[in-house]
Amino acid sequence: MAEEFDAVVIGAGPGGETVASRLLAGGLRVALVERELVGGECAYWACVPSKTLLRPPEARAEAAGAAGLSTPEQHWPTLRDYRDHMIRHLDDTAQVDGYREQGATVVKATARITGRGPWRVEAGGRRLSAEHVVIATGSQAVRPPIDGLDRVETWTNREATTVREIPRRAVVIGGSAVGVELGQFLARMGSHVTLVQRGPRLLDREEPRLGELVGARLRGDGIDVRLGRQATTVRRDGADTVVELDDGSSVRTDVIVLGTGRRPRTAGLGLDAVGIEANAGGALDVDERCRVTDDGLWAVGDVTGTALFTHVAQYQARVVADTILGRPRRADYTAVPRVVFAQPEIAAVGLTTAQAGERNIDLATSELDLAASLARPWTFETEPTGTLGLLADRRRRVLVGAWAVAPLAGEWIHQAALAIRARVPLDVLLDGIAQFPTYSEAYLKAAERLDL
Ligand SMILES: Cc1cc2nc3c(=O)[nH]c(=O)nc-3n(C[C@H](O)[C@H](O)[C@H](O)COP(=O)(O)OP(=O)(O)OC[C@H]3O[C@@H](n4cnc5c(N)ncnc54)[C@H](O)[C@@H]3O)c2cc1C
Ligand SMILES: NC(=O)c1ccc[n+]([C@@H]2O[C@H](COP(=O)([O-])OP(=O)(O)OC[C@H]3O[C@@H](n4cnc5c(N)ncnc54)[C@H](O)[C@@H]3O)[C@@H](O)[C@H]2O)c1
Repeated sequence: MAEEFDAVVIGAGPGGETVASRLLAGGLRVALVERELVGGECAYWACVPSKTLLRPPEARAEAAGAAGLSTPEQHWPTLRDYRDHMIRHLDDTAQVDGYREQGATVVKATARITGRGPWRVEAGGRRLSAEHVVIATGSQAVRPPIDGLDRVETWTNREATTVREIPRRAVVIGGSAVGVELGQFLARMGSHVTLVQRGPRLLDREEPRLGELVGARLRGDGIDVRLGRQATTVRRDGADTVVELDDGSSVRTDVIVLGTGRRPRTAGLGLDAVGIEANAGGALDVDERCRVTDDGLWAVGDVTGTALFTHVAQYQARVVADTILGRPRRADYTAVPRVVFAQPEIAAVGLTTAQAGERNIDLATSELDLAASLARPWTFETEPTGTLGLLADRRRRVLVGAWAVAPLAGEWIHQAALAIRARVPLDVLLDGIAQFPTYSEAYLKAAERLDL
């Protein structure tokens, strides 16, 4: 006999947890199936440990840049202990108990869909049946096809974020969010870092100018940034790993860190048995309500291949839960913030120039050097830097994009996010009053430079 539920949620990362909590609060009978740890990639091997590890080196550099302060000492074992505390020592007992107390049936096993009408799922020898199944299985690190990679010490985000000893040398492959954050962390902890990015610029989905500014900052941290390069072969030479690049050069290292993208986890889910196929990228295509099918199969988070962020997984989960609970919603991905937690923070929202071009938007852009225009950068640090870029639609007279590389940009980019999402008229922004002296003042100054 199958155990009956209103909903079975497969995967307990930020997407699955948010759906499950909301459905439980709505009075539904929920089974939550998780094969590793309740909290998912984000809580144990991604967002939480990486941001925990990045903060002390950031604070240290901030102190060094504030007048009259010396550089604080860095104590790796203490930071490592705090990281271990933040990732709950890879123990989710309290989370499992918490869901059970809320009335969920938590199954710690791999789930496989075995039938539909009603949906049937098998996990850990249990048979579950439900009107709704929500797939929230996330994504895993891509291993690029580099000859010899399997024979040397290679870290994905998992080994890098649970690092116990800082390697003396690291080659980071991939120059987007993972490569930039982990590369800067390792460099600031004393590793000699070489970052290999195959494209001509860092953070290649963002504005090219942003990539230039980030490259300069990483080089300032002593990182050897190799753009337009790929690793062709990797081999052992005594205690060293040697990474051969496609320009004929080679780099000796202790470890290779991969930041080469992620692939949705759909393999082994039993989708073919119920007539569902993942798309070419391995993701589940969903409609605007995050439905995979219209008979109760839903998907949220990285497995959908939509912007791979925790906040997007949680947003889709809210859309799904509300829709299941009888308050139908449609997902709107306008103005999702994209923050890389390097120092200074790298933040973007809305369209890039290339995306605006594809939409035939009559674009006005401006760029503001914050130190040349504002007081706050000078009260914040003795050698201030920072840049804000704005993109506006001349015809509609609204912002369509913004990006910044500056202290705290991950916080104040949200003003642009709200302005873009709410289509706040530029004339309202031009009449705005920001607190003096703040980084937020940059918006008025940059808006005044738009050639509207
Ligand atoms: C290094 C790094 C840093 C990041 N930092 C940030 C950040 O600062 N901010 C941000 O917004 N995003 C960040 N991200 C992205 C973020 O981690 C993901 O977008 C987020 O975890 C997606 O949530 P999810 O619920 O879709 O999947 P996941 O967190 O991957 O959770 C999916 C869960 O499903 C389980 N599962 C998979 N298959 C099965 C199965 N068959 N049966 C049962 N369980 C299964 C897995 O064990 C896992 O626990 C980062 C990513 C990386 C790699
Ligand atoms: N702060 C955050 O919110 C945060 C932090 C980390 C990761 N993430 C999310 O995790 C996801 C994965 O991040 P990511 O940086 O691993 O992937 P990504 O797909 O964003 O970027 C991968 C990069 O690696 C490069 N690359 C791929 N193969 C290569 C090769 N063989 N040699 C050299 N370069 C190569 C690509 O050109 C690309 O720039 C992203 O979608 C991101 O949204 C978010």
